[in-house]
Amino acid sequence: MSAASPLLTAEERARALTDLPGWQVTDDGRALTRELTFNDFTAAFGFMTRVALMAEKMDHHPEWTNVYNRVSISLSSHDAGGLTGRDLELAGAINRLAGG
Ligand SMILES: C[C@H](O)[C@H](O)[C@H]1CNC2=NC(N)=NC(=O)C2=N1
Repeated sequence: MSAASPLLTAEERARALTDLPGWQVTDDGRALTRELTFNDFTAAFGFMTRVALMAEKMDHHPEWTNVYNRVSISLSSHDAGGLTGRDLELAGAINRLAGG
């Protein structure tokens, strides 16, 4: 069980957006979302595989859907009921895997 992390403040959420290109905060402030498009399904699923292995290592997992070459991701900390530093950490790692 990963130690519960404190919820991000509104200021921390706003700062996250500048540090995390491509991500948005939902209107209720409780999740980060990003859409990614790849060349084809194989590239999209390969990306998802790499993210999955990293999420397991971080013990912090995305909520996501995949339609052919598109991946839609939502990040929130279920145990905290909103956004925590773990979501920022995973979003940053996802950006690195996606190439920015
Ligand atoms: C027991 C609990 O599922 C684990 O501590 C992890 C697993 N992955 C997780 N992922 C996310 N997004 N939120 C969590 O609270 C969470 N908890």
